[in-house]
Amino acid sequence: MTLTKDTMADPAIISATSVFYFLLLPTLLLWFIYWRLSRRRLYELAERIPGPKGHPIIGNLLDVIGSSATVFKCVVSKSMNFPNLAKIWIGPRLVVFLYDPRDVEIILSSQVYIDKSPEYEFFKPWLGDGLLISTGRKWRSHRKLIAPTFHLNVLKGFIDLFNENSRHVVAKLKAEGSKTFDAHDHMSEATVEILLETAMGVSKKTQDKSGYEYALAVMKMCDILHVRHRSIFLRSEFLFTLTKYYKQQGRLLDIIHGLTTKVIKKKKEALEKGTAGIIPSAKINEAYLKKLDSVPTTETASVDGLSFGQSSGLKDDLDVEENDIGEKKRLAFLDLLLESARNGALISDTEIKEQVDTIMFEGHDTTAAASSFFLSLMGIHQKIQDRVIQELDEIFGDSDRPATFQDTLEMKYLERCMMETLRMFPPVPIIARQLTEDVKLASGDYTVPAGATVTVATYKLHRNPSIYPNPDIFDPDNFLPERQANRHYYAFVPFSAGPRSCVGRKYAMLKLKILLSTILRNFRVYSDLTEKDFQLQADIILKREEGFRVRLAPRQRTAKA
Ligand code: HEM
Repeated sequence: MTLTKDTMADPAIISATSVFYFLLLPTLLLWFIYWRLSRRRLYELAERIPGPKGHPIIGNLLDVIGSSATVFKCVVSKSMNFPNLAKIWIGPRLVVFLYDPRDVEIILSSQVYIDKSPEYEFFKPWLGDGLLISTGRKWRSHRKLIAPTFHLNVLKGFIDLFNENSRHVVAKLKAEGSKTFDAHDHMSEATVEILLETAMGVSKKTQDKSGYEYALAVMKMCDILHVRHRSIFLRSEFLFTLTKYYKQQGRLLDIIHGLTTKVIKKKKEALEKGTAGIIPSAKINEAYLKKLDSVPTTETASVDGLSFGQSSGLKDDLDVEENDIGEKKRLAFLDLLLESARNGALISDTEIKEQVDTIMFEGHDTTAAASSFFLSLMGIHQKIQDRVIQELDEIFGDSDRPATFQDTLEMKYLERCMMETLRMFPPVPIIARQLTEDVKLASGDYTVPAGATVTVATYKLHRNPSIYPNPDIFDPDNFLPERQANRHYYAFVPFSAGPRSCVGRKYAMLKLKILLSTILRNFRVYSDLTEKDFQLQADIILKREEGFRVRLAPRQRTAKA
């Protein structure tokens, strides 16, 4: 071969390239040494925290690879050797799992450790800067605006809709006859429809079949997010865009955002016509908005006898006295956001969309999982189901009347069963925060360093044998008042707690009581499997990989004595 001018290398280029490569290696080496040194404190503090042994460089990465159910089983079983807390390394990332209530209190009660971990970033194309992931001033001002729309006085206005929708579910369940089916299909469709009618204020008459399609799309989106959480490569935005998941995500977001955009459009039209709002005459005013600013975030009252899903000693900004909310207290979520936008620049159209997407997601998938676990557990524990049924018959007799708010206060045993379900199968099994400063723990001489991700491992916390003596046994008496009184407040946090607690806690508990009591007033539930057969997977929301298979049989109500 003869060398032409083109193919002959220019000596100047050769020398520049060689110099580049000659310098690259030492530069990388120097950068690596600097990087390791700058993280010296992180390594030193992490060293003192117990955890399963990992491999050099990749750490415990191999433990989080595999199907969702396999990973869940592996992580839970490895944590058994560590009674209070455990750390893992996912490549260079330090993740510390907390499940001692004293440590959990330090994180959840803090006004400082409220930043979400980088994993939540993957939600951004879907939820934008909605309440679940936003932080700082934006989160604070939107939380103050939104939390009051889930206060009891608003929720009481939803009771008729909760009843109507629950009856609708019963009619659909009748069509299943005596065959085994996946309860989750019905629960997710119902929870989307209920949210649309209540928090969003879109009447069922104007809804179409998109609710079910939406719920399915959400489930698939969660699968994708979970794959990204577990893959070191798909964490990179660039590499993710090269995969099939990226295209799939685009299609799913079209469905998800399609529904939320339609909801806002319909609601705006209704507002223009003056037909929107739970209380149509209600008008937002400056005084009310000022009042929202002064609503405290801790230590206020709640309804006697009802804990609404948290330890009775815990209080958050949902437990505000009715009188403190002012004249606008009965505006539902979307009404309030749209009214606020009309009356000033408190919230922009984009922000409204982000909050609607957030509430639609958080509000349906969590309660769909909780109700499906509840029905599965009733099917397994027939004697416990007898007691729930007995209580319902004592309240309602053989009447088919809708439930009132007062009735829900009397469903004490049902409530205990719901709490026990949330203990054993918390729909949000992990709450993750990013630390910007070191945190000294209370369970031992440990400090979690700034830069680490700290997670409240609710699933593990709720099965801590030093708190719940038989943690794997479904025992609603764990929520007898005397047993609760003897437990650390932070030993039961299915809805999180503190300033970033779930804004939908009371909504969820009230809705679930009406929905589940209506189902059990009409049917008896059976299951051919037991809890040991559950293949749990934590795709953001805890679910059963094999589906929530149950059978129903119509039941006879007993007249009151
Ligand atoms: C059984 C049902 C539910 C459970 C177990 C649950 C649980 C939780 C948990 C654990 C968090 C904290 C998440 C975190 O910090 O990563 C949370 C936050 C949140 N939840 Fe729920 N949730 C439920 C129902 C609802 C409902 C019905 C709504 C709305 C209608 C809702 C709206 C929200 C919102 C907006 C946040 C973010 C709050 C903030 O960061 O300020 N949730 N939920």
